[in-house]
Amino acid sequence: MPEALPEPVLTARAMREADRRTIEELGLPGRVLMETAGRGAADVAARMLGTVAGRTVVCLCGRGNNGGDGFVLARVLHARGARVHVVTLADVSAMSDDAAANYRLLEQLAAADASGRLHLHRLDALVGLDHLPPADLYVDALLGTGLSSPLRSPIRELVQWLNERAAPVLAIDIPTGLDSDTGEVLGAAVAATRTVTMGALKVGLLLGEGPRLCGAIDVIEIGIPRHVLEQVARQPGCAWRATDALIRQWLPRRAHDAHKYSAGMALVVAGSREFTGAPVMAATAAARIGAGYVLCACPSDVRPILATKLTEVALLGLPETERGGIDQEDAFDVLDGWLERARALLVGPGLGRHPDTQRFVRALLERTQLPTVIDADGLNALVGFTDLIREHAQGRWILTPHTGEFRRLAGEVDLTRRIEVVQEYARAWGCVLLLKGMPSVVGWPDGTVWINATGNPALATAGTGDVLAGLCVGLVAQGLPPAQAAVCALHVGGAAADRYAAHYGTASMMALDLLAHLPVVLRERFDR
Ligand SMILES: NC(=O)C1=CN([C@@H]2O[C@H](COP(=O)(O)OP(=O)(O)OC[C@H]3O[C@@H](n4cnc5c(N)ncnc54)[C@H](O)[C@@H]3O)[C@@H](O)[C@H]2O)[C@H](O)CC1
Ligand SMILES: [K+]
Repeated sequence: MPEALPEPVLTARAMREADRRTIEELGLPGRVLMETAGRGAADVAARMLGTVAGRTVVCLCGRGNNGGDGFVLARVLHARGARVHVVTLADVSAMSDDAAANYRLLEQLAAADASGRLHLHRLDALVGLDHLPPADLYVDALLGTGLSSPLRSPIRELVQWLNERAAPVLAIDIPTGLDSDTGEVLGAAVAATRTVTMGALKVGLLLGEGPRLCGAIDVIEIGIPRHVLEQVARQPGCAWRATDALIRQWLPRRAHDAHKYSAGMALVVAGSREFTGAPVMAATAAARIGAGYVLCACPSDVRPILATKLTEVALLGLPETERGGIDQEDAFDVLDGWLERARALLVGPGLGRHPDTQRFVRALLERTQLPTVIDADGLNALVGFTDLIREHAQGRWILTPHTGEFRRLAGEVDLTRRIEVVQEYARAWGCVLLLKGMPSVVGWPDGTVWINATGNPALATAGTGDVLAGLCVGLVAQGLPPAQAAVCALHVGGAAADRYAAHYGTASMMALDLLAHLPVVLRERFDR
């Protein structure tokens, strides 16, 4: 089975380091990188145009290497018959060396070419734009990873002009105005139809405003060796993105001689009088993803209610104190035998925040050696007790907070630096930290961070967190290490939401619809 490779997701600093090492250590000239980048971008532009000959392309170019990529693209599309208008803001003397070299090439071409299909415009003021012909495609080669502050004039006005055009826009490397490390808009930003990015995905394309502004993404391989990308990807702020092929490689396969216990037992501790839906969604998800035996332990007086909702999931009543929480000592008399037989534990969905229940949760987490998923009220029981995580997680725990739960646990954190924050806490707590959001991000104890590749706004509905927690525990119960289980659960759950949205849109989905689409997604996309 060929080794499936995850996609590196880099910061601007890491990308520059990759460029530098390729040029200085490998000896691949920057001019060659630019030529390859520009040619790759021209291929994407050609696919967007359908036919190139006779079509009109307007290319807005900055004075840095992003502009240089644009000059190469212009030359290639002109060679393929397009009518090309190149708009530059700066005199060639102010351009970067490689950009200037490519601009001079265009000047020579324009002087020698009698077709009249190549026009170079030096823009001193915006009035010049009105003389441009309407284009079939606009190319944003103004700024890329060199953007370092809110857009200055006249680039800012150019971006606004570009956003008013009717034709599609192709952004080179990153939409101008988008911060390539955070996905924040710095003053103004291009709203691209498509983005062709060089060498590797950039963090800013996947976070913040990136997904809304970059459109579809093409990654162009431009000659930077894979080992260089893998090494720079270890820098703070960088991450990885899983592919379907990698998830197919990680997902457990059911043995031909499996029986319900060998396929893995998941123990789900969940539910309360107030919340009888959460345990159903979590336990059902664990069974749906392939756990052979799912046992749901809930407060005794909730058991009859769950019994009407759950058929394939076994139920276990937990004794309660007269105050209404779970009775810690009596509960262990009931649970201990099952904790020995289970292969994975999920604590939290719908448990409620009764002080007795929270004490029971902390005692349970200190008591068990099982790989454990801690979600919702399981996390709330740990507020003020993060030392317990440091002491007991040891790589065996998956915490699945949403932003609010994470802030209650970790205190005030700057979540515009999601990657670094998840990296820092996963490492400090020694756990797998799955921070839900759009996109969700997974931190491993060794500092590796994953940005989820799937999912859509349909997931913004009650219960999807319970389903996700159930998918996590169901995968761990089948023997998948917690680190990979969290990445797989997100990827597969998001894929189910994508299939739902493709058929029914993003407004109508409810959490259990995810589970209805899961079998088809497992079969169609993940060969399970
Ligand atoms: N990834 C690769 O391997 C390759 C990428 N290439 C392209 O190179 C750019 C990065 O080029 P660089 O020259 O470093 O920066 P930019 O062209 O993005 O911009 C620099 C330019 O912009 C000015 N500037 C900075 N901030 C602002 C601002 N707030 N407002 C206005 N102007 C600003 C600054 O003064 C500079 O002059 C990368 O994105 C790729 O497209 C290589 O070509 C091939 C290898
Ligand atoms: K750009």
